[in-house]
Amino acid sequence: MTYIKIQQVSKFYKRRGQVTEALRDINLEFEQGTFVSLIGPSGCGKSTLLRIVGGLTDIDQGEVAIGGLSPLGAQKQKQFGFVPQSPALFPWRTVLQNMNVPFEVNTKGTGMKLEQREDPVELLQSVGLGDFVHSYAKELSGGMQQRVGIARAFGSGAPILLMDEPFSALDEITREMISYQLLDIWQSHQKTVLFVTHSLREAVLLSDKVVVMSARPGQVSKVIDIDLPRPRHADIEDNEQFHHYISEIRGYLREKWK
Ligand SMILES: Nc1ncnc2c1ncn2[C@@H]1O[C@H](COP(=O)(O)OP(=O)(O)OP(=O)(O)O)[C@@H](O)[C@H]1O
Repeated sequence: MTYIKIQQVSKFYKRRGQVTEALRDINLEFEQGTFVSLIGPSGCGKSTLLRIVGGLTDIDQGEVAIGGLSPLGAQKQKQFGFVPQSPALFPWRTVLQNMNVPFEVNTKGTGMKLEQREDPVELLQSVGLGDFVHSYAKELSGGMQQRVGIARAFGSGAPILLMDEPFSALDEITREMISYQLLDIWQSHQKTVLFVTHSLREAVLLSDKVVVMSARPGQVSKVIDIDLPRPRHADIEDNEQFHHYISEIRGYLREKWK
């Protein structure tokens, strides 16, 4: 059943008399529990689309429905967890105290109470941070901080996670490791995820669907179903089909360069 429905959405930014057409006639539908990656050239409107779904940016044309609610309605009901490029952690709080933040600000909406929530220590263990529960956030590396942000989002009670290039500031080795941890934590929670990335590898590894977008004004070039078995592990990257998907996405991206 369709959970997120994006119908004929267009977006124009108007600033100082200049109009930028960011998105043109976007139509997409996703079922609950789907991991979706948005991939496309810089400036094609991936972040804008994510922000529209999350109710942070309004639309000029079209309609977005999330389980029958408007983005703002869904936002009010705390349906979204955000994982931005750099995690918004309080540096002088411990990792565990940072894990509590969604429950301090989310007094309404999902209605999830502190005592009903998932064990934060277990969540931190699942991203390899079991030994850093009582460390201050400022004592962690960038990659460790991002892992706290991911564990926190998965434990927040929000059914939809919006991730905007969460690994972009990380080195290649850390990035690879975290992508497997994200794969594992998603597997055990199966939340609906919209994940913006520039990495073809990450898109194929993580996703059920990859939305390939063309350069501005952003349009959907192709939606590719990633029909690789789950649960997925590192050895999936040796799979011929895995590389086939990467080439296919690259092909659609290049088509638009011509
Ligand atoms: N607040 C804003 N005001 C004016 N123009 C904006 C605003 N936000 C985005 N834009 C423009 O809209 C277009 C799409 O931007 P957006 O950040 O959504 O793209 P993106 O695909 O996420 O880019 P990147 O991959 O580089 O992060 C760009 O041309 C950008 O300059």
